[in-house]
Amino acid sequence: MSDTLTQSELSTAGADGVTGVAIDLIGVTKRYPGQRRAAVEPLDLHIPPGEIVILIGPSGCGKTTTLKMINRLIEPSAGTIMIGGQDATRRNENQLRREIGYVIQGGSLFPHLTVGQNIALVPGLLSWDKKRTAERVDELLELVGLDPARYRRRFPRELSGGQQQRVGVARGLAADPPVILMDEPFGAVDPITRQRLQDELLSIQEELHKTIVCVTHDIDEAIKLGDRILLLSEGGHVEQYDTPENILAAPANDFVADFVGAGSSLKQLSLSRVSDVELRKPTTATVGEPAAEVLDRAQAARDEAVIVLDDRRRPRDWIFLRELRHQQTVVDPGDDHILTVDRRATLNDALDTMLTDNHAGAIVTGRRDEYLGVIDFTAVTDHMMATTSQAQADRDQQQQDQQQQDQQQQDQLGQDQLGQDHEAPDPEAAD
Ligand SMILES: Nc1ncnc2c1ncn2[C@@H]1O[C@H](COP(=O)(O)OP(=O)(O)OP(=O)(O)O)[C@@H](O)[C@H]1O
Repeated sequence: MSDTLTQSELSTAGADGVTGVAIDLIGVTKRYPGQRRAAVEPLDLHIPPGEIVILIGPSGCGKTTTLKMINRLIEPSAGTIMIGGQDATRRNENQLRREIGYVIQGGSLFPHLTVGQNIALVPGLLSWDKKRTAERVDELLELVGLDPARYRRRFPRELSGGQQQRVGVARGLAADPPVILMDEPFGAVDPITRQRLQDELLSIQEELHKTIVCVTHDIDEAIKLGDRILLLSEGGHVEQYDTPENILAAPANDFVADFVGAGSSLKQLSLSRVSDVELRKPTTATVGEPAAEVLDRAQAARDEAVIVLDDRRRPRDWIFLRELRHQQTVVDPGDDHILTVDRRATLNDALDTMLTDNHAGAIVTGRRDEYLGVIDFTAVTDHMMATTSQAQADRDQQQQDQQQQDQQQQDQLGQDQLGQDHEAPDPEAAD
């Protein structure tokens, strides 16, 4: 078997667009020197290709140890780790790490290298030529929402925390690895930036379908990002490994229920996306339009405010009519104060934004920040009520099906019993 994953394993998407590969942990254990108890007791885990699996659990339960054993930053004490069908524990570890993206909190960029040089690190180690590397750097900067011309020559200190984190993600993706490991990737940024970075990761994943293993402390982040969540307790003990839906609806034990915590119906808000909800379409205006015409349109529609878009239909302002009356033409406020939510954001994120906005709603954007509409409280409550009654109807149906099945089994048992009685030899006759 060759020591590197083949080019097709590395970069060619399967028929379903999946570029990730499966990861299997088989009896993987870690005992640090001098520790009485293993940090990770024998752990068996199957991570399907193209999924995001989130590792979560209380402090010290072995999340980071488990993550770092996958790229062998920490050597397992026992067990096997299969990545894309190859035994990672037998691979050359430097080679292995070049094929696994690694993203950690704050991006951990090299301060003396430019953004472009930071992203180009692994392609450099893989001896990519200059042209290919430069193209890849620009492509990745675009992908993580940073204008290459503006950012590729900057140094990390010239970027905000969120921008540094974006570059960290770009660096993790640089050599198109099938597997990406993330350790608290969005832990060091403010809540709004964090939400944006999560949305960007989901949008990148929609395109690339990598296998992503991510450690977090934040249950809402786990519910939002995870296809599956691995909830660990001390010693890397698996309490539940399941979809976010099942973890919320059917916690395996009291530990899981306590960890998920109260308010699990509120957490259900993290399972629904803005795109699941019908958006309101208030009056819009384009920068430069005569204000009087816009006022007429808004009044006819009984709107109290209008959304101002630029020539690429990106939202610039959400202005009340009383303010618009002082303008001749619709103006661009010229700053980036406007809060928006991406259509992939969760309803939880949208509520957060709505509560900080004085329009009792949030502007929703799609690809390339293009305006899509407005989400408001009524839409969120309607959606939640519909989801709850659908879930209740599903549960009732399941119960009915189960009862029917039980009844059929009972009938069958009865018939079998009758049949046996009928065929049983007559002890008298034998005499
Ligand atoms: N290098 C080390 N030497 C000895 N013990 C260690 C070492 N690294 C971690 N441990 C111990 O192993 C256990 C698991 O640590 P690990 O960092 O994997 O947990 P974690 O779940 O990621 O914690 P946190 O959420 O606090 O980051 C802890 O008891 C920790 O003290």
